[in-house]
This record gives sequence, C-alpha cells and structure tokens, in this order.
Amino acid sequence: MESLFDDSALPREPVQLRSGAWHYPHWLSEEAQAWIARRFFEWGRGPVPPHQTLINQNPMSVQSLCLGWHWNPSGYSRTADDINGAPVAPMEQWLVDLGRRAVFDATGDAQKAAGYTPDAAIVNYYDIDAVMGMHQDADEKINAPVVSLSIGDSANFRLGNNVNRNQPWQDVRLASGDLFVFDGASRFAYHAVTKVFPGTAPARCPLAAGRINITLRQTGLS
Ligand SMILES: O=C(O)CCC(=O)C(=O)O
Ligand SMILES: [Fe+2]
Repeated sequence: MESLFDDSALPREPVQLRSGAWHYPHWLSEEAQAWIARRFFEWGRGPVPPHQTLINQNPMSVQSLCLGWHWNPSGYSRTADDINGAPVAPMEQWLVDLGRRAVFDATGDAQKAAGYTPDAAIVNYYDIDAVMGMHQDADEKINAPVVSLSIGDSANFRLGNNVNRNQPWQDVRLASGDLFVFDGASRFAYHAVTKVFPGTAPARCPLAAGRINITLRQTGLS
C-alpha cells in the first residue's frame, strides 16, 4: 500500500547547494527508474562489457559502461581500446531529451536546456562496497552541464570545492530517482561518492542491490 509518508510524498523541487550545483530529489518517477534499470541490464550485454577502469594501474571499484564516447583516464575515444577494442554503443536520444529536461528543471534556463546536447553517458554500477574518490569531470572540451541520475540504493555524495580534493565539502544523500546537475561555477567542482547504503532502494526497483549512476556529458568532441 502507498504510504502517505513514504519518500515519494515529499515535495519535488530543486535545491541549489551553491551556485551551479543543483540537487533535485525524486526527479525520476519510480516507473522511469525501473525502466532505466532494465535498460541498464540491456547495455550490460555489450558491445563493451561493464568494466573496472584502471586509474594508475588500480581498478576503480565501480563497474562502468559508456554510451556515445568511451571514457578512460586518457580521455574519450570511439572504441574501447583499453577493454576489447569494440566501438562504443551509441548515445540514445531519450537520454539527450532527459538531459535537456533535467537542465531546464534544475536551472530554469530554457535556452541553456535547448542547447544542451550530451553526446556521452557514463553509466556506473556501485555494489554496496564501491566508492568513487574525489575527482573533477574535466575531460570534456566545453563546460556544458553534467547531469547525474541515480537509481537503486542511496549513496553519500560529496561535493567538494573547485580547487583541490580537500575540504571544504558538503555531503548530500543521493537517493533513487534523484537528479544532480553540475553547471556554471560548480561545473568543475571536485566530487566523490563515499558510501552506498545497502537496502535503501525503493521496494519496486528492479535493481536487487547496489546503485546505478548515469552522468550525461557534452564532450565538445567530434
Ligand atoms: O555516482 C555519482 O553520483 C557520481 C559519479 C561520477 O562522479 C562520475 O561518473 O564521474
Ligand atoms: Fe564525476
């Protein structure tokens, strides 16, 4: 039975954490979350399998797959030369449309939203022990927004400063269906995921355990 007081009853509106950093809780409906989770299982079949990207020879704890452009620490490419050499799966139009809606809903800037054309998606799967260290998303050649969507278990997301991996930072709990947008003064903010909270996904989420995060990026590459 739907409870009047479950998370879905909370008000849906964007919260600006600071200039350019937007958190919009429960932005995706449960139906949309489930649909995306099922799409995630289909993406997992390839052409490039989910993989642990090596950073300085150390595997990241998340499993990643990409659409549009393949990412690794040396940058973006059209083929996954560090994995199996296969061409990356194409970017999907519904993700572009969703990205535009996300930018509009977060920022209220219709012109910015209309011009937003993400051409890469990085899809990360976090098992309950996975984390992501402090980093900037800085391999894109232009500073279009990064749109982040979370599905499954909640996580502690750490929004750092623009200068280095140290404090000041702010911790935000990202739950299933939450949208986060990095734009403007926060586009190149350092950020991290320090913990996944097991068993916190909505009951109807098809992801049995762990967390999916999708970031949409406009690379500026051609
Ligand atoms: O999982 C998240 O919320 C952030 C993911 C991230 O920072 C990235 O993929 O670059
Ligand atoms: Fe990132």
